[in-house]
Amino acid sequence: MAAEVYYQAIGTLQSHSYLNNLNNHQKHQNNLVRLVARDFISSNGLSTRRSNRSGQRNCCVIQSLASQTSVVDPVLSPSRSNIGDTHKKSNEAALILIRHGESLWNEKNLFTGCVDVPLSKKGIDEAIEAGQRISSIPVDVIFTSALIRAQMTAMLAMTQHRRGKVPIFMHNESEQARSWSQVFSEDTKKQSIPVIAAWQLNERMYGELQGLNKQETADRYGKEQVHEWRRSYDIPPPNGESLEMCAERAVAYFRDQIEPQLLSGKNVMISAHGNSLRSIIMYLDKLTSQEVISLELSTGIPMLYIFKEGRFIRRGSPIGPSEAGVYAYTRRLALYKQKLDDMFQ
Ligand SMILES: O=C(O)[C@@H](CO)OP(=O)(O)O
Repeated sequence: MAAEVYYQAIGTLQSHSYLNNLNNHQKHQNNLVRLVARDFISSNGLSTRRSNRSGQRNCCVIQSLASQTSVVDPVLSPSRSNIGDTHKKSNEAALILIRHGESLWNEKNLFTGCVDVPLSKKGIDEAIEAGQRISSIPVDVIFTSALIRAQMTAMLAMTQHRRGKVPIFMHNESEQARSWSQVFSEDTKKQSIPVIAAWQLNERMYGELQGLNKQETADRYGKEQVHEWRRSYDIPPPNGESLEMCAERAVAYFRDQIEPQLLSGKNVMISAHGNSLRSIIMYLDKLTSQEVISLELSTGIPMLYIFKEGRFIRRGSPIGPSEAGVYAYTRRLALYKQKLDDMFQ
């Protein structure tokens, strides 16, 4: 099957289920918070992690939100039920990839690359719909590019998540930024998801094509030439990055920063771009430089992978809060969803 067909969106959204869930959401939120708080106290001892050694206080506070990502979501914790398929046994983690929703320059058919353009109205709707699709998949840590369209997509998507945690951007750019963005409540931290922005996940730098109309560029330089710039693996556009160059930083970042999170059992969402994600998918699915040419990603469509025993297994695109998608959830994901269903009954 051609790669471009392989990665298409699947199914329709079960929006009525989502609305029902929303109505019940507030009602059961307090209950959820209580359960979660109890689990943290009983399982990870994180609530007692505050340092009493004055010299280390700042250091502990700085790592506080980020460190919670080393803790499995208590909704998944084996201590809460007789779950047999635990992180410890299977070391399984979910990986969600989302290409940002349509941007204002996608709408105008302009080469965008590293120009920082926001979502269009349609892109906002796509991001919300993407959030509905993944609203029953656990998310412990979010990575986005440094560009607003990917960040908007991640934030809008998370407004739909049934678990109700709050995504919070980590500010590590300076000591002051770190210090001024501290959170002083352990309970609040436990109800938060760290969001890490990384330029390495940015769209490929499109060089002198940035801001040009794609159709006009094809008319001027020829369809074949422009297709080569856009989709070949190793031919860069004028003064820009080839996919290969984009992969050098995006895949390196994935391997250095994201894979260790998955290895430790954390569920990760990445909100990024057509080409930075193409390079990561090329790595995950072991595509050749020929195969990646025909790999196209739709805007705002989440793709789900399971990381297990060192392997990435693609599961397709979940279609809604009450649906598993065309591929069945793993047992662990099904249990997570069941717990959310029980809480919001
Ligand atoms: O303009 C861009 O930055 C990208 C993604 O929108 O375009 P292309 O489809 O050529 O990868």
